[in-house]
Amino acid sequence: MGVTMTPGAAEVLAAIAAHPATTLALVSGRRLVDLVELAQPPVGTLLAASHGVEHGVVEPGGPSVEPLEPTADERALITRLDDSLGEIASAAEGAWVESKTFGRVLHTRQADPDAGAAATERAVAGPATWPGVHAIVGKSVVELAVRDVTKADGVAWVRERAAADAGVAPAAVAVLFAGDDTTDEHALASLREGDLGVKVGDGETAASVRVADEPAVVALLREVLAARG
Ligand SMILES: O=P(O)(O)OC[C@H]1O[C@H](O[C@H]2O[C@H](CO)[C@@H](O)[C@H](O)[C@H]2O)[C@H](O)[C@@H](O)[C@@H]1O
Repeated sequence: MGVTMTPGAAEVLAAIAAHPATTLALVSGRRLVDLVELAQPPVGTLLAASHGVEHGVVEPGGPSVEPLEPTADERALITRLDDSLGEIASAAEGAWVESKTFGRVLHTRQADPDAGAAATERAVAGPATWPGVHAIVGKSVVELAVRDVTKADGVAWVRERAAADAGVAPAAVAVLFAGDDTTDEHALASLREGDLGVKVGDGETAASVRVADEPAVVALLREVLAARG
C-alpha cells in the first residue's frame, strides 16, 4: 500500500486502548480488511470501516466483523458502476477502480493531474448522479456507494457500541475525533457538546481545534491521555 504509521502513533493508540475508561476506535474510508492490515490495531479497538458501513472489533484471534451482504438491486447498481467507472478510469492513465462491498472508488492519485481532474469531473457529473448512488469526494478519490453511509454514521456506531460496552447511555460517551480528509468532515460536523473535533492540516472544517500534521495529533493524544490519568 506504501502507507506507514506516523512515528509514535502505534504506541499512543496502544496506550488509549489500554486505558480503563477510554475506547480506541478507527473510523476510516478504507475497507475493514485493509484498515486492520495497515494499522494493526490493538485488541479491543472498534472498527468503523468503509466510512462506517463495515463494523468490527479487534479480538485476540483477529477482528470479529458484522456480516454484510448487498441486495440484488445493490448488486445490479454496482455492476453498472463497474462499467461506467471502468470506462472513465481507462481514459486517464494511472487511474484505477477499487471494489468495496457496497460500492466502487475511482482513484486518481497516480494519474496525470489534468487527466485525474477530468476523470473526477466525469464521475461526479455521471454515475454520482444516478438514483441510489451516494457520492463522497475525498483526496484523489471519488467514492460511489450504494448505501447512504458516511463517517458520521461510523462515529454514531462507535458511540453506541462504546456506551453499551461500558454500560452507560450513549449521551455519556464523549468522542474525540481527528481527521485530515474532506470525508472526515461528515464526522466532525456530527459531533455534539462535550465532544472534541480535531482538523489535521489545512482546509475548511467543522472542527473546533486544528493541528498542523499527524505528529501533532500524536502529541495531542498523549496530552489528553496524561490529563485523563
Ligand atoms: O478515511 P481514510 O482512512 O483517510 O481512507 C480514505 C481512503 O483510503 C484509501 O485510499 C487512500 O490510499 C490509496 C492507496 O492505497 C490512495 O490511492 C488514495 O488516494 C488514498 O486516499 C482507500 O483505498 C479509499 O477507499 C479510502 O476512501
